[in-house]
Amino acid sequence: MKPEISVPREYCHDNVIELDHISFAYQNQKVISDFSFVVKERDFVGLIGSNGAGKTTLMRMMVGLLQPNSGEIKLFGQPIRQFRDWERVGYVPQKNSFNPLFPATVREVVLSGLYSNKKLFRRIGAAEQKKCNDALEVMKISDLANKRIGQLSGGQQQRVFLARAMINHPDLLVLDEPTVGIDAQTQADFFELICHLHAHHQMTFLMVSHDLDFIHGYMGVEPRAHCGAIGLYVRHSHDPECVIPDLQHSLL
Ligand SMILES: Nc1ncnc2c1ncn2[C@@H]1O[C@H](COP(=O)(O)OP(=O)(O)OP(=O)(O)O)[C@@H](O)[C@H]1O
Repeated sequence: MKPEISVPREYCHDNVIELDHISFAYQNQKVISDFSFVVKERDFVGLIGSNGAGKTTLMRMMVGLLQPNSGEIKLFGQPIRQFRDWERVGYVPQKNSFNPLFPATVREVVLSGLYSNKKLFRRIGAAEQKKCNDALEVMKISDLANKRIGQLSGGQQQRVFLARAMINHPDLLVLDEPTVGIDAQTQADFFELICHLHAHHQMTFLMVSHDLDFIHGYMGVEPRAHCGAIGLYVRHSHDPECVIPDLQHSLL
């Protein structure tokens, strides 16, 4: 039997997001100034900051929707401009809502998550339907599958957006204020679900939230870094010392 090897946390997880001296401005308004930060596999990064601090701007850069004016961003070790593996990333933007007349069903909206806008639409077969059913089940909305999305409540719609983001089993889930407008019980259920996914499914999370109780309760009260007025709080899901063999570690 191989001896157990103690691997310090910094070395035993790959980088998921690397921000290297990035800056960003809208016209003349500087929002992000020379910010560097690394998110590792199985980190849960919570971003807290006042309105207008630049949280959404930062998230949009990390999922390739905005380009920094200077500096470099890497996703899963690749420069973001060359990154094509968008199935590995689930993104739930802020303030999703559908017009009540929007004709798509819940199932159609969730299935649309299979195809990022950078990929051509492919035929939906049994395998795709199975993935969709799984995502609906995880978010406990199977019973809503054939309803029109516009006719659901805000909290139900939010679950649909999460199911859509999860359909590809992403390695990284990016959530921008995912519980805004959701009732307390649904919020609690949602936080329980993402904590479970973080703790047991090796997922990496990046989440903007104004829910200080959740962020401080799960990630502690000391931010690991600041980006201007944004505090970044981090919790790693794995044992800090990672005292297990490498192979076993990657299979856990
Ligand atoms: N498309 C845009 N064009 C010009 N300025 C913008 C644009 N989007 C955001 N801003 C400005 O950039 C700053 C940061 O905005 P951002 O949405 O990133 O903040 P935030 O921290 O996410 O705020 P909130 O908590 O209100 O969601 C704000 O001053 C905002 O007015």
